[in-house]
Amino acid sequence: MKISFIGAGSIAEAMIAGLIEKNICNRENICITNRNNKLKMTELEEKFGISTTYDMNELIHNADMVIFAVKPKDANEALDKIRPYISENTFFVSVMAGISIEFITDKLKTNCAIARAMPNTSASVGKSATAITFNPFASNRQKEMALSIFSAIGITEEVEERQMDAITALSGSGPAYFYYMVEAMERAAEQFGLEKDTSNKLIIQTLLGAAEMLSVSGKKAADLRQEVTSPGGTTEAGISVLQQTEMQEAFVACIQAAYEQSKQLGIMYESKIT
Ligand SMILES: NC(=O)C1=CN([C@@H]2O[C@H](COP(=O)(O)OP(=O)(O)OC[C@H]3O[C@@H](n4cnc5c(N)ncnc54)[C@H](O)[C@@H]3O)[C@@H](O)[C@H]2O)C=CC1
Ligand SMILES: O=C(O)[C@@H]1CCC=N1
Repeated sequence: MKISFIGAGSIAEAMIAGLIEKNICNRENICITNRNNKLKMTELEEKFGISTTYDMNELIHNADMVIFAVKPKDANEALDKIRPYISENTFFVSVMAGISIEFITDKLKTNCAIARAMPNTSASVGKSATAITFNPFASNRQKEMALSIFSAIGITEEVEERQMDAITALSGSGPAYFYYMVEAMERAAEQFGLEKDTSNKLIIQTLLGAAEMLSVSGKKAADLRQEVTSPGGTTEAGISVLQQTEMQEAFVACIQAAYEQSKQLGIMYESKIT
């Protein structure tokens, strides 16, 4: 299987790391391009043993799947650049936030198979939470291929496209919310004068353990929280501060803002259609 990437940034690199770790295809059958950063191309060749090219025909022509991972602001220009090389046989997988299949179809001017997916950077360690949706031209074989590739680097849920902005806000951006929370825990540990290595290990294991409990216990988050919270104890004292500061409301507002921004990216960058 040959997989090509257009865009060589955070998400492409995370996916490539995961795909290589899971031996999904030979390294040299993964090919990538970026706008013009040759240094980055060399770095990726050396790091992963993958192929790089600025020849769009070479990149797209023989690929079983073309993963499009440029920023929404660059979508218009990059789609214009690749249009001449896209045929009805191309399987095009966009991971861009906010950009619709309809826009991509209009830009590519061909009835090729298109998937819109939203992975996250945990793909790098095989733990992405990916949502995916397909246009009607995607064959069963292409759908199975995409599902197997994304499932190799995490879990995959097939969804309707209208859910994508919400999912982008929830699980596309999601890892960053947890990293932000960990930054706060690191600050607290530092203020206590705890040794950094030790506190980091404890924080990470606490996060992993909580995630595992949510995944396997079958219990709701609220019930698991209750089990940690002894009446008159430490957790209760801590959580009451989060409640006073309306932390849950802030978190909901955070995800709402990300959702609005995903919609906005579509409005902003799809309007420049040529
Ligand atoms: N970073 C993340 O956690 C996630 C990002 N995404 C989506 O993936 C896309 C890429 O995001 P990042 O990897 O974070 O961005 P990035 O800024 O790290 O990488 C973007 C890449 O696109 C390339 N590029 C830009 N214009 C190009 C052109 N005309 N031709 C060829 N390559 C071009 C750049 O050279 C760069 O390699 C975005 O649309 C984003 O919404 C989706 C899921 C998660
Ligand atoms: O922040 C962003 O726009 C991208 C989409 C999901 C995660 N990162």
